[in-house]
Amino acid sequence: MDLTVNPAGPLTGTVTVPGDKSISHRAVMLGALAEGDTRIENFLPGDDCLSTVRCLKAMGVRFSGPDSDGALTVHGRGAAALQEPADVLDAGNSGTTMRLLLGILAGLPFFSVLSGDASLRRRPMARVSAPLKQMGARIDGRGNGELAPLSIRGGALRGIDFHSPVASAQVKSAVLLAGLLADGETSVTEPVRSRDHTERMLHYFGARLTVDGLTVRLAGGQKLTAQPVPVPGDISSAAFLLVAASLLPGSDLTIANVGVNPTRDGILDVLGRMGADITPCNRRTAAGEPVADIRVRAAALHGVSVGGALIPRLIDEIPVLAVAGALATGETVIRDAAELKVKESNRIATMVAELGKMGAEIAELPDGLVVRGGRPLRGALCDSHGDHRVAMACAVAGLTARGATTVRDAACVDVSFPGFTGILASLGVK
Ligand SMILES: O=C(O)C1=C[C@@H](OP(=O)(O)O)[C@@H](O)[C@H](O)C1
Ligand SMILES: C=C(OP(=O)(O)O)C(=O)O
Repeated sequence: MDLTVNPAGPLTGTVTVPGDKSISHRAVMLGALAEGDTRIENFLPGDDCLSTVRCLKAMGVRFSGPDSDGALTVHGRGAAALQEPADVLDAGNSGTTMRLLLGILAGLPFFSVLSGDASLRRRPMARVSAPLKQMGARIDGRGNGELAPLSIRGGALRGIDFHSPVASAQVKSAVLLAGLLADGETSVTEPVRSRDHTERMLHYFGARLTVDGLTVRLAGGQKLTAQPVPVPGDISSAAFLLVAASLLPGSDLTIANVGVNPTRDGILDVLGRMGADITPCNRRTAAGEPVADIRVRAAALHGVSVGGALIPRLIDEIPVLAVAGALATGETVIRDAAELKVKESNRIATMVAELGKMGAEIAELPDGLVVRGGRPLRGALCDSHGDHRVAMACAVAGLTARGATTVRDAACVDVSFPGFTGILASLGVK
């Protein structure tokens, strides 16, 4: 599917974005490991989370819904009730599905094979399988075990103290989930703090874990108890609207019910430093996660430098941050973001290529990019490279450009933001 967007007027009113992808994945996984019914309100029906549901169903987990309110219920019977899948588990395009399920499968006494689409089969998996092998799981795969399809023979794990070389919530979560199913204690220490949804939700489901600086520790063998999970709107989806409304003169938009977990809200800090007019209000907590309504008004943006510990707090927002940089005055420099090269696409290369087609002065750095903004963009024929965030970033750039922009192969927006075009249309975008 191609998506064509035309230059847009101001974005005004109040909207919501679909449920948080990271929290939706974790709610179905912890719901499957727990005992009892976990009702997930505002579950994200995006392709990635549906991949997680499909894999769990293949292990015998029962679900009901989504009901008329959009709530999905997981009928959990504890980890021991999960069964050997009869066929290859297909994680689709979803790194979170593959890596977190690897942690669970490593802890279960049966054989399984995990695979995914062409993009996922290119992404590095040894970062997860190495610590799981240290815990006692037998895992193999293509490329000397680095690439899916991966075969797993799990069970009889022992806890480890793991120091992760990458700041990755997927690595941390996989080891913690395996640790929950292992004998003894497991700890994970990360170089820089990554999103902590797993820790928060484990605690919310009754597990005891301690967080000491960059180290999370838990004892194996703990049982989880089902809990209702109200999923907040995804700040990574809201980011596209925050940037669009900041750039389109006259905009005054409120995005209601957005997750503002401090390990995820780096985009608010950076847009604020760029001069954006963004106010989170009505702050509250739901199921252990901070939530707010976010008001954004158009403002003149200026370039910034971004790097260091901020990067994991906005890693998925960098494609749309590059768009903000292309329209801001002065230079925007993004560093310490080499992880972008191993996402659904190489997001440094793909954003440089696509914004370049629209006339942006943008270049790759070894671990990021630099964009000199302040010049209007022109509509172009862009390619999503099969990457949902690249597709939506190009669409946002197109809203501000002269002439129409077509994003080829844009069906992938459904991976994380089903209804993206509908929300834009409801805001008057053609
Ligand atoms: O744990 C998660 O839900 C995620 C963690 C991040 O990946 P890494 O763990 O590879 O940094 C992020 O990019 C991804 O979209 C979702
Ligand atoms: C990188 C992403 O997801 P995942 O790693 O789960 O494929 C993303 O949603 O931008």
